[in-house]
Amino acid sequence: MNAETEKLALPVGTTLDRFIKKKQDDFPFASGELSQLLRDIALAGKIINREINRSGLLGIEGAFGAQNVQGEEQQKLDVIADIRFMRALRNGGEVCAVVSEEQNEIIDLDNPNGRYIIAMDPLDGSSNIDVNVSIGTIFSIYRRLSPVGGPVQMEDVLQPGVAQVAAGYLLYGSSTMLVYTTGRGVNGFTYEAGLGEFFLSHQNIQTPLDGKIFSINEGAYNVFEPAVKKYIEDCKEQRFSGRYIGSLVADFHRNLFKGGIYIYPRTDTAPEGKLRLLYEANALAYIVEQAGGKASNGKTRILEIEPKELHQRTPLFIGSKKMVEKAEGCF
Ligand SMILES: O=P(O)(O)OC[C@H]1O[C@](O)(COP(=O)(O)O)[C@@H](O)[C@@H]1O
Ligand SMILES: [Mg+2]
Ligand SMILES: [Mg+2]
Repeated sequence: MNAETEKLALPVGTTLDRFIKKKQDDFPFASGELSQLLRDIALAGKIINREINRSGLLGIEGAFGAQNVQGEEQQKLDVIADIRFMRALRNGGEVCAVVSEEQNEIIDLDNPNGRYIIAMDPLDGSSNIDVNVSIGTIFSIYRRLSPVGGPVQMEDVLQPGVAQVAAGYLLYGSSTMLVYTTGRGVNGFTYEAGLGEFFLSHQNIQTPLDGKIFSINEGAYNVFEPAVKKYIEDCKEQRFSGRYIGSLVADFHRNLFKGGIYIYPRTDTAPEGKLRLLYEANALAYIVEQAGGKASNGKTRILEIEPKELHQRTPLFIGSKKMVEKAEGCF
């Protein structure tokens, strides 16, 4: 077959499955469990993507009528996404326990041979669900510390971010993407609904060292710490662009590619910030560092913060290295 003919059928690219397999082969001692777990997450992502796309037709928009442990009104899709992930992880068999934004306590999945722990934000950007704005899912993966087969311990889930074996997010936006790292770079996959497959679309993602975008909800400006006000004024001095979607995953994703900083500082009503260390900050901090960026609470590296509680919050400064360092310099 000659090149001309070949061009008729452009290669569709590397599927997530093939990519995972190839990466696994790089590690002769790899057992394949993490690979299977990544596939389970991708499957749950496909199902949730389909429900998000049809939410207006299925009557699954709006509030669920209950509050989660954070006192936030749960949206129906928060609960649906939580159920879908729990099911996929339980059936997959690799995960023994889950910490979820939508569950007060650790969820034991009854997989005694499961070697992994997941911390997840099943649906991120809940305030944007009903208005067709990009939303996401965030996940962190750890190896359990206590013996396999035994009961899951608090020490298994309260591990610092540096102990993550993998982390990632799904972005349900103009296209649906899965972006993840296993500690050897960051890769992005775009979902091709017609084929029901994720394809490698963004290889070895690197974030610009510096940027001109700042993402912060200035509605609470008056109660920000002086250091944060100083940094925002500096961004405005330099005529940087203010961009804020209100979905952490979407704001993070834009800044990851274009260069920028996302800040959710502490405020009077949120003295420790709003975002959660275990299932929002840790995963994105791992990804941004793998892509050459930085993440801290203004002073301490996010990945080195020792978790004390399941739903612990933290201020978050994340994005291009030089911008985060500049913001830290304001403290
Ligand atoms: O409305 P605010 O205070 O700016 O908060 C928006 C932030 O809160 C979040 O919605 C919190 O996440 P959840 O939607 O998962 O609860 C982030 O996605 C977003 O960046
Ligand atoms: Mg969230
Ligand atoms: Mg959420």
